[in-house]
Amino acid sequence: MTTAAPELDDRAAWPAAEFTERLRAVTATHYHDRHPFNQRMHRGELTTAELRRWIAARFHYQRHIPVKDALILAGLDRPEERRAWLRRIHDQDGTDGTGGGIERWLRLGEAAGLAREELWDASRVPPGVRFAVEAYVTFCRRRPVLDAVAASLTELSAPDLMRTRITAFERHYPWIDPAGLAYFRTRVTQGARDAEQALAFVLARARTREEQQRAVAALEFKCEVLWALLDTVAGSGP
Ligand SMILES: O=C(O)c1cc(C(=O)O)c2c(n1)C(=O)C(=O)c1cc(C(=O)O)[nH]c1-2
Repeated sequence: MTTAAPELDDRAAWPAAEFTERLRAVTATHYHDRHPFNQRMHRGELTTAELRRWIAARFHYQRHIPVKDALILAGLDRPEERRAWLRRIHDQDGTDGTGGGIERWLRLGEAAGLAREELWDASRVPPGVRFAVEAYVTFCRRRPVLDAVAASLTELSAPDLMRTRITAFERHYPWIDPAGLAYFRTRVTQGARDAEQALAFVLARARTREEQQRAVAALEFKCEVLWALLDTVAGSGP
């Protein structure tokens, strides 16, 4: 008699292919590329004020990425894992103060008419954006490292979005110097590599169904962070 088997099977870990598909399904349906504000951006419908508001808000997100990556780093207990994750902080901060992603974001801001200090002092960042970013950092501080790494898997969809965004900016917002788009160009390859690395980590670490479900929930949460950020940008002024 094997009456208990079906119930046990229900709780068994998903095979890697099914788990991966479930993770990809989250970003396919909930990623911020589908947000109405982002779609307006791609159609060339944003005003100068809206685009500047988005850049300032996204800088606030961006400057906190290395902070949350440092929190993840502290939760990794193998040298090879830390080395791999440390590269993300180097990507954003640079290694000598000149070449990092944060610097490229500041140049994007300048290309769009925003002074560096205006971005650093966060005076243009609406409260809802601060709350969304804080929620992501706090999530990575408090949750197990598996959840925090799974939350970064929104980057599975980021490279495609970067390509579309670069084309949209070049076509619709020519008043922004194309040299200012260097951040997005760099992220096409960096984002793909980061997503691949994070996916391998999550597939290896999430060994039970419960852990896999937590990873999927973490990714849903992250999609909500990005969605809430755009909701706020869209609703914060003319
Ligand atoms: O411009 C974007 O749409 C976008 C989205 C995301 C993302 O999916 O969270 C990231 C980035 N950019 C990005 O540049 C970046 O460095 C980054 C790091 C992470 C992360 O969660 O670890 N997401 C993102």
